[in-house]
Amino acid sequence: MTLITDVRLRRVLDSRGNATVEADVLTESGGFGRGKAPSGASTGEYEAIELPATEAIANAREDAIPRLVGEVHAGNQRDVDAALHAADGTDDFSGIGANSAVAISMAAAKAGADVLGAPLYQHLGGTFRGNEYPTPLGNIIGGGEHAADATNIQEFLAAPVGAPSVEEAVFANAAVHQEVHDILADRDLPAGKGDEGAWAPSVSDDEAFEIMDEAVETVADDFGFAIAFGLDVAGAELYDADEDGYVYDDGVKSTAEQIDYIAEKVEEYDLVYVEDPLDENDYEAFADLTDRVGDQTLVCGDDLFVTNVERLQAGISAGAGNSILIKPNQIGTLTDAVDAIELATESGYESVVSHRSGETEDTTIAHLAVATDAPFIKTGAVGGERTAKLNELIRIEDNAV
Ligand SMILES: O=C(O)[C@@H](CO)OP(=O)(O)O
Ligand SMILES: [Mg+2]
Repeated sequence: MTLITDVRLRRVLDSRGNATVEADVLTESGGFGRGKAPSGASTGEYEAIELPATEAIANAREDAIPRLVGEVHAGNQRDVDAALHAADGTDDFSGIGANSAVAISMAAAKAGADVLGAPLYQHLGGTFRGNEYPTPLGNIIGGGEHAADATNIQEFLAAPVGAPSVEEAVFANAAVHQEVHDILADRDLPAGKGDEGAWAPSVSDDEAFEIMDEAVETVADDFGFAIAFGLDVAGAELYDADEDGYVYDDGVKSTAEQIDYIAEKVEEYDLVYVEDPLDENDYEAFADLTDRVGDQTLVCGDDLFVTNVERLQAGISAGAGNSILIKPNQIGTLTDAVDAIELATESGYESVVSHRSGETEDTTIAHLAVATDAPFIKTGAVGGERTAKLNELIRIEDNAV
């Protein structure tokens, strides 16, 4: 019933106006699924390779489609993803492109769910999972690689940890976003938005901390539940090997100073989440920081782990971090992403499912987060490509998908 009968690939736009890959998967009994690849800006050194969209499409047409059509069942995700690996023949999807791979992988999952007549999260998670809803981390103020002339830290993320529902949490993050706009206006600080819709004012990181703290407190009072905040430092982008340290507008911090700085901010602002506080090659520094603050906050590896089980295993052995960011396009298939989540869960690490800075209206990650009972999802606060996922979470919670 779910035998794949056609795979169609095309070039479509992402939220930055770049070309990305869209895949349609059709099955014998009329099942249909469509997936679109996102794209990063602050990409990790060890991520699977995204090819130019036209090249990824041409290569996947030649090598992957013949291995799928008439050969593989869309309902069997492991077979679909194994066929994509076999077609690619490399360790990093540089053959067919991780963008073609992830678009096909997600489209096949949706076609499998369509044939079953089940929501995607239930197809992916099974009937015994998907009873927890993730807390959305909303990107409110940002800079780094996502906006010029703004903060050095890439993302200041609202975390409505006390919200009674996904719906309340999503609206709280949007309210924090609006509150920050008002605070910036009061301080005569004009601000455009970065790639993910976060405000990108020309302020110091210290001022951004103060503004976030004020905004989450105000909105928490209005909504009547706790709202904390966290960071994606994107440390690999700040680290400069020639300087042997982390380069900020106001000077360079050694690795030891960077660890102190982040630990102090965790204490001062009760941060609940700190992603990539250190360089992607420095497991040892991650382990030192995790020793210091790992019982108070999530220390999450994004560029450090790149959703890769081998890198995660190395981190677990080293005691580096206590959580992993999960981005399906970083590793190329849903199977690889779920394998990383399973290893994390077995090892006491939390999984945080995430969007990319270049996104589309695809909603797969909302379903993946629910399917795997992930405690957090990072998918922005405002902007159509972000609200596509947030609104889908509201629908999932309302049993409306
Ligand atoms: O660093 C990150 O976590 C992501 C998403 O916020 O950014 P990018 O997609 O540019 O890697
Ligand atoms: Mg990151």
